[in-house]
Amino acid sequence: MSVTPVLDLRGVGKSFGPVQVLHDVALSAYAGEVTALVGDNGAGKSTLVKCLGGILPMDSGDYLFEGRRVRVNSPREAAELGIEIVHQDLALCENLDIVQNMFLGREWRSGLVLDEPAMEELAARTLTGLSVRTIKSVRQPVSSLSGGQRQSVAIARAMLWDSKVVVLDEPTAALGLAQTQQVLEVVRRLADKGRAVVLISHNMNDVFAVADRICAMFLGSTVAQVRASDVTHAQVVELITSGRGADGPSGVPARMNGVGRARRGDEAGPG
Ligand SMILES: Nc1ncnc2c1ncn2[C@@H]1O[C@H](COP(=O)(O)OP(=O)(O)OP(=O)(O)O)[C@@H](O)[C@H]1O
Repeated sequence: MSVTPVLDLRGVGKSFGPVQVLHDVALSAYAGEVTALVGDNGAGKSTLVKCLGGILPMDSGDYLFEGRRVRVNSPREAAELGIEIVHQDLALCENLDIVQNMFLGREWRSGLVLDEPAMEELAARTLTGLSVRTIKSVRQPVSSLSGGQRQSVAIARAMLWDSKVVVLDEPTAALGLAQTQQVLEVVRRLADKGRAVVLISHNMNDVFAVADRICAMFLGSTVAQVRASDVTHAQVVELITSGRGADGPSGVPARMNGVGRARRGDEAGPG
């Protein structure tokens, strides 16, 4: 059975002046799955995410959303499609509480006043739904939260508003072991709740702990899109560092080639 990816980028190119940073990049993300976007420093992950989030225009390539060709020219247009990006800085306001942060700029009103009880209830329900257990009150200021709790709040905020694709930029980069574990559970729950999650990560343990698929980039190109269960840790490291797999005639393992360089909608979907 072939399932249409929620997000499907094909043949993406992007230059900054004379420097071509992305060439022929492909990225597909499916509902209910975590797709890890991996690549060494400077491979082009952030640039790709800026293109998919409407922050930077793509020079070339196709942007398909739920099978339809779309143009995403601004972050607002990306948000309207249901694409939420959780940047590394999280963009949370320290002095505001969790509810205020989650509804910032999109507050619910009841007549002339804010509908605090309804917002509070949904904020708490969203966090509980993501199995965020360590936060005692949604009225806590963000300044009182740990790094992992902040990350969880930012992810929960991205889950509100009918998001369909949630992109997480290195969500565990600044966290210790226990908090990393908690955030990875939240990431998994996000996908289990039907979102297509794109997880940017340098950490192979994280990638193999939660990812269903892996999209590997090397020097601005996609070198493989594979199921995580089809590759080993070592193969992914090899792809990231040399752009080639550990075996196979072209350097890319046969199974990677089959799924990997496919860009024209001929890839089998999940299931
Ligand atoms: N505005 C820009 N102007 C010129 N070059 C840029 C610009 N932004 C990024 N680049 C270059 O594009 C390449 C890809 O950068 P990018 O930040 O997308 O990589 P990355 O995979 O996200 O790296 P990292 O993991 O270190 O964040 C790098 O060589 C970078 O120097």
